[in-house]
Amino acid sequence: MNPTLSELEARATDARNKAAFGGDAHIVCDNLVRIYKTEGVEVVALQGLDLVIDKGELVAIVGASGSGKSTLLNVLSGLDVPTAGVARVGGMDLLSMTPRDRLRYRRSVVGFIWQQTARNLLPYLNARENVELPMKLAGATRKGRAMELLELLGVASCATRKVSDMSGGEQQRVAIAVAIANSPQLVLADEPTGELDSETSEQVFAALRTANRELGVTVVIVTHDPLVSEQVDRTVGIRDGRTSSETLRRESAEGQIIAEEYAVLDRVGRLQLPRDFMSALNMERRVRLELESDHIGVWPSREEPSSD
Ligand SMILES: Nc1ncnc2c1ncn2[C@@H]1O[C@H](COP(=O)(O)OP(=O)(O)OP(=O)(O)O)[C@@H](O)[C@H]1O
Repeated sequence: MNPTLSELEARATDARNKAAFGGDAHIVCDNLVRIYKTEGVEVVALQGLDLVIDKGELVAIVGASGSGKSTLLNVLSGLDVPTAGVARVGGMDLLSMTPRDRLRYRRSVVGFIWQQTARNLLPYLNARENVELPMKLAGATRKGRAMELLELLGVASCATRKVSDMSGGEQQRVAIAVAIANSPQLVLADEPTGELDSETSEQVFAALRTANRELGVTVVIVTHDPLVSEQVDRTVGIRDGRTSSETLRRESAEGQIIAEEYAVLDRVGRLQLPRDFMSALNMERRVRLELESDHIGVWPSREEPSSD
């Protein structure tokens, strides 16, 4: 049977996406720019950010205050539209979406967890009712699903408790259940442990890991939590609106967790040297490079003393 026009269009889009930067990865940001204009002043929050996240990954985004983390999350959640570049989630183009598609995207493709525990849950409902609510709104209630999710995340005992009768960590774990209730492809969490102590934070990270592993959902967490790189597979560092470093977590043969930090190399060969490395060796403006058989050496430039 001959393919229909829409099948041919879908194949062409698929081929274009595969050939483009990031291929058919779940999340692709290519040269992403977001400029805010307030009272005639321009702030460049994202300055050509590149990021590729595969389906089913669990990734944390870290960076100093003002580096562009929340801006990136707002773009990925469909709340904000970037100024230029490419932002794709599951093949959907976040720059050219119609308002109707954007609404559908926010309702059914992404789930969101905010830092403020109070913002995630309705106080007059109990935990089970909170998890059931998004399913009811989507017209897709499945009996027993809310309890299954609360059990999966270790908060079944909170099912009949109101928000005020749960601890902050329990509230955030219930919020994860709410975010995944309608089986989104992607869960975004903005500082989900910002208001929690380190022990409770670990429980919330464990719940996010469980959701990621058991349901295969891609999870992106923005955080200031210094311990995060031990909790997730990949930590992406953002500096001045660009991705600058990545920390990969792996388990050694002896079962030890090892986190290794890498600098990010972009397509044209640019990389950001860590600020403390540059100041330790007084590197500024230019450096000398030398190609060795298995590495590239970077030295401070040798300024010749001036003759006068
Ligand atoms: N609505 C806005 N209007 C103008 N400038 C903004 C707006 N939102 C963010 N910015 C600016 O964009 C830059 C990046 O902000 P963003 O909130 O993304 O950083 P962040 O890394 O999330 O910071 P924090 O960790 O403090 O939340 C900052 O300079 C910020 O002042």
